[in-house]
Amino acid sequence: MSTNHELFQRARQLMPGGVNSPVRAFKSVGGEPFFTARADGACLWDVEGRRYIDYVGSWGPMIVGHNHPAVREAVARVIKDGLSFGTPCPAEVAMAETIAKLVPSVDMVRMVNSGTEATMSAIRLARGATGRAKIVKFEGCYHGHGDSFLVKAGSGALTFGVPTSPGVPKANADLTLTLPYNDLDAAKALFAEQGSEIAGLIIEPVAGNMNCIPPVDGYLQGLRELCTRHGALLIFDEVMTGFRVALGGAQALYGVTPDLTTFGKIIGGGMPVGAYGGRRELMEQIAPAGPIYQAGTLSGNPVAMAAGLAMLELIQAPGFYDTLAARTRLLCDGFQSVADGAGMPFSTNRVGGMFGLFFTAQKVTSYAQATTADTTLFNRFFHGMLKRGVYLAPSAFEAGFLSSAHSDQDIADTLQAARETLAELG
Ligand SMILES: Cc1ncc(COP(=O)(O)O)c(C=O)c1O
Ligand SMILES: NCC(=O)CCC(=O)O
Repeated sequence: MSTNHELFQRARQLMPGGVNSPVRAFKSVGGEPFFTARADGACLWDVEGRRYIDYVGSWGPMIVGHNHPAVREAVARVIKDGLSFGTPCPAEVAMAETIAKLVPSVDMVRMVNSGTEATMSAIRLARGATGRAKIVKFEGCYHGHGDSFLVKAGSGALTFGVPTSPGVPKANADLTLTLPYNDLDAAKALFAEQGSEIAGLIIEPVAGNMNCIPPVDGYLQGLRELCTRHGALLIFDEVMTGFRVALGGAQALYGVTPDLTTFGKIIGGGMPVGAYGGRRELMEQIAPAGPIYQAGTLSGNPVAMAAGLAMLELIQAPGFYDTLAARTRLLCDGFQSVADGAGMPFSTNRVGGMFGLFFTAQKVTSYAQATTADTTLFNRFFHGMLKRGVYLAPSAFEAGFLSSAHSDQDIADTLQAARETLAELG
């Protein structure tokens, strides 16, 4: 049987950095990634048989835990009938109905295959609908790897220190205006200057790609008002927050209605999926109803729809989000008290089933603060936890995720690992 090390050696010869997505490599924390053989509930098992309590959850989708029987069985049922049709299929209709029911700002939806596709398509729609070219994004926010978004981007781009990627034409990058997150005055100033040229403003309504930073009171409402006043579309990128922070996403939690919303992760139940949706008169400008082109060979794939629908069914159970939020609180409060006990400067953020851990005593509300937290300490903490069977995202700039499969015992074990790790670091 192959070991993690052997597999990584082979992988590095054949895949850039040995991975198919940069955030999986342990490049910033050091060391080598493990190779997962199977996943179940709150845990991953690597090829060497080691078990990890997992707080990455496939980077967000696994909100009901890995390998949930209802999701697995839904997939098993539909694959008997074929894997892809290239014609409309009934599950696509059920998916669109479910998203529109759960997210009231969405009258119509278009399924795609990733969050990246969803955000790229949403800004094309914003540009097509307004006849304007500029878009606004926030420093440290990540919206997938479309050219327009790899400007002061979060996630791996921030982790590896290349927030603005080579390969993005300057002409394109010049159309992406960036703002500091949670600073409404900066947004007002930008719109006062260039508002009439701005097609849309895209934001993670809870930032999850520069660690986890919730919006300050009134911030999203303020952005809504600015966009309305200047005729720009407000786009909530809920690829991460959708069905994660509340059943209706961040827009339900904070009571702010965007013009367009992008989805991914949870709506695919672990299969490759994305979606964008919004008001009818906007969505009807998408081909073939309207002239703005966007397409996909595998879009609305029946297997992905089945997995996603099964997961969307599970999360509608009464009390699902209350329980998830309570568990997340238990975990974060636990981390805080362990850190306080060790005399370690530390703070946490959390919203629903997502959280952030910071090696700083400050309450983190900005990108600037997030990037001043102690990453060296985080890297040592990460490895201490990994050694004790707890898998956190291998970066100080990623949100963590809980699932309904994380038990009180998993949380207690995690906190014990943290206690031992901090004792070792201190
Ligand atoms: C907020 C946000 N938007 C977009 C994306 C891109 O999604 P994908 O990786 O499916 O392309 C991600 C994560 O990757 C994300 O967290
Ligand atoms: N928060 C970061 C992501 O969700 C990205 C996952 C990936 O790029 O593999």
